[in-house]
Amino acid sequence: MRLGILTGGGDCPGLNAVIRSVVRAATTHYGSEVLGFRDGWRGLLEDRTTPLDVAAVDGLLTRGGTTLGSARVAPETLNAGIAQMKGVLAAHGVDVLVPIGGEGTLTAAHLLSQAGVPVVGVPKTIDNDIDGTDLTFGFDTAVSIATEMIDRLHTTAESHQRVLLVEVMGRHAGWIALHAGLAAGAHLTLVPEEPFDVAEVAKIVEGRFDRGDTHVIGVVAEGAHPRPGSMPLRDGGLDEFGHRRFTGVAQQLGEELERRTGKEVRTTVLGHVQRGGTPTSFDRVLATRFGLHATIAAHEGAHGQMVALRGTEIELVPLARAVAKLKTVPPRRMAETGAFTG
Ligand SMILES: Nc1ncnc2c1ncn2[C@@H]1O[C@H](COP(=O)(O)OP(=O)(O)OP(=O)(O)O)[C@@H](O)[C@H]1O
Ligand SMILES: O=P(O)(O)OC[C@H]1O[C@](O)(CO)[C@@H](O)[C@@H]1O
Ligand SMILES: [Mg+2]
Repeated sequence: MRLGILTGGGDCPGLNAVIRSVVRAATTHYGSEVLGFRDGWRGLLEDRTTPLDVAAVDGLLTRGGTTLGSARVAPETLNAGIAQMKGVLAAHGVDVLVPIGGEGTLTAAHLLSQAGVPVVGVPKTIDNDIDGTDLTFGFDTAVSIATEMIDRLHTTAESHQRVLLVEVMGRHAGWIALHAGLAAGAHLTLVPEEPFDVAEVAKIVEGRFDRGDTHVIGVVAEGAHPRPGSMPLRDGGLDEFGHRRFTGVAQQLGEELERRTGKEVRTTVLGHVQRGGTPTSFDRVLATRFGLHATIAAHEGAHGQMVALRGTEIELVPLARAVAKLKTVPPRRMAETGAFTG
């Protein structure tokens, strides 16, 4: 059998570990071949490939990013290119395609599957917002990095009696903010799922200083936004791929808080540092198990599915179900932060 593999969307620690796992499992368990497509769907559309054998994936377990590269393609271009991609896959004799990516990549995988291409998806994202799987690899690494950074901000904040706002990634879902906030003892956590009221945030800040506390650490997901009428937030519009451009919610909230409370506020935007470097051991194991089980599914004819972590086991979930909605932070999980807020 010949497998095709590609990585789509933003990079994520653990992508290389999945590639290595698929190649090793396919070649050593099944005597199959693996062909890599470069730069996500773009490489498949443009027929840019790289053969992958065990030697080619040596050392990939610990390396961040993706050696196959990743690029975004406008969904309209991708929709119009389905026949072309089918032609490229047939020309290379690819029996099953294994796309590794977030909800966009998996949506495209579902379209190809509906068009008759045997596909087994692998979910990735530091945001942890893919439905149908308990976790995605990359999330644990991102939370670990964010936690270490927030730990460091506590000491400088208390030295200057400041409010320190930390903006973490999380476009539609606040999982990174929630977990890093709990792990690092944040006094305030703002997520996209629950629009914030700046007056309430200012009250929390003032309450801490009134009680004699030295500082405030607030974790703000990049996709967090104020309740209508609460405070203005600049609109960055959409980029060419239809993604909302962020305008720095933490910075804008910080300026508003300084005005309202008279306290000094500093803002740190963690950005892509959360996505860089080597995956944690947890993510290496999850990525390796995803790659192994995707390879098994591909050889057993379980197509149109995505590998998923359910409890401690790796299971298969229909792609249609996985892409139907995003997995956002439920209110009960945000309510758990209540005891630690303020
Ligand atoms: N609705 C869609 N229809 C067809 N193709 C799509 C669709 N959404 C996304 N894609 C394709 O999948 C690619 C990857 O999607 P996207 O850029 O959203 O990354 P992702 O896989 O969701 O990862 P990330 O977590 O970085 O967002 C897009 O560039 C586009 O080519
Ligand atoms: O800067 P890029 O690569 O376009 O992507 C940024 C986005 O990708 C993610 O890292 C993963 O979805 C988001 O948290 C973030 O908004
Ligand atoms: Mg996406």
